[in-house]
Amino acid sequence: MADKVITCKNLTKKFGDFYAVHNISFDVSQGEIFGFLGANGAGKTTAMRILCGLSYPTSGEASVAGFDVYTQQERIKQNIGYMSQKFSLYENLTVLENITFFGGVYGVPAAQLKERSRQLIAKLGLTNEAKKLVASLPLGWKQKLAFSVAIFHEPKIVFLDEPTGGVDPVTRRQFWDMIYEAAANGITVFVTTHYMDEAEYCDRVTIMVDGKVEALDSPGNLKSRFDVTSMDEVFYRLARNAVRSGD
Ligand SMILES: Nc1ncnc2c1ncn2[C@@H]1O[C@H](COP(=O)(O)OP(=O)(O)OP(=O)(O)O)[C@@H](O)[C@H]1O
Repeated sequence: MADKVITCKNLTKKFGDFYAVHNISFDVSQGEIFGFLGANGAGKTTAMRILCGLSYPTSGEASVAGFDVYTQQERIKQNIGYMSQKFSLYENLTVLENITFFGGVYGVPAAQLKERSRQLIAKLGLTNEAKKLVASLPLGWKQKLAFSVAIFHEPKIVFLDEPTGGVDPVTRRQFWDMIYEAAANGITVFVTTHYMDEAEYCDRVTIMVDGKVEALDSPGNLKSRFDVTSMDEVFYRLARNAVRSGD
C-alpha cells in the first residue's frame, strides 16, 4: 500500500461555539489526486489551512508529509506547494521573475535556479513570453504558470484551492493534464473545486457538508452508491440539505 502522506483523525476547528470543521477523518496516499468538495461554507478552506500549517486545530490529530499540524508547522510548509485562485503570481513581475522569485522562496538551490527556470519556461511553451509581465498573460496561462511554480521545488504535496476558477472547460482540461503529470511523478494533489467535471478526474473525492465528511470514495463508487450517472447528482443529493451558505 502506498505511503500515507496526509492523515487526519477527528480533526475539529471551532470558532467560538461554531464547528467550522467537525470530527473529520481521512488518509491520503502518495501520488493520489484527492478532491475536497463542499458547498460554500462547508469548511474546506478551514481544513485546508490547518493541513498547510497555517492554522491550529481545536482538537483531533493530523499529519502532513509525516509532520504534526500542532508542533511542526514549519516543516509542513517546507514540504508542500500551495496555489489558490486568489493568491498566486505577482502580476507586475515577468514570467521569468516570478519563477525565480518563488523558486528562491521555496528553497530551490541557487545553482539550479537559472537552468531549471529555463527548462520550465520551454516546457510551458512560454519562451517568447519569459520577459513579459504576468499581467499580460491570459488567465488560463497564469493558472498553469502558478501551478508549475507551486510544484517547482518538487514538494511532496500540492494544495490547490479552486485553482481553475473562471476559465473555460478546454483550459481546465489542459490544467488537469498538468495535475495528472505531477501525480504520476509522485506528487500528491489535494484539490478543492466547485466544478463537478473536475471531481470526476480525482482518484477519490470527499464531500463536506456543514463541517463534516458526508462521503469519501472514488467518483465511480459514489455514483453507483447513489445510482446516478454524474458527480453533479451525487453532490446535489448530499449537499442539498446543507444549512450553511458560507460568507
Ligand atoms: N475566522 C473565522 N471566524 C469565524 N467563523 C469562520 C472563520 N473562518 C471561517 N468561518 C466560518 O466557518 C465556516 C466554514 O468556512 P470555510 O471558509 O472553511 O468554508 P469553505 O467550504 O471553504 O467555503 P467556500 O467554498 O465559500 O470557500 C463558514 O461558515 C465560515 O463563515
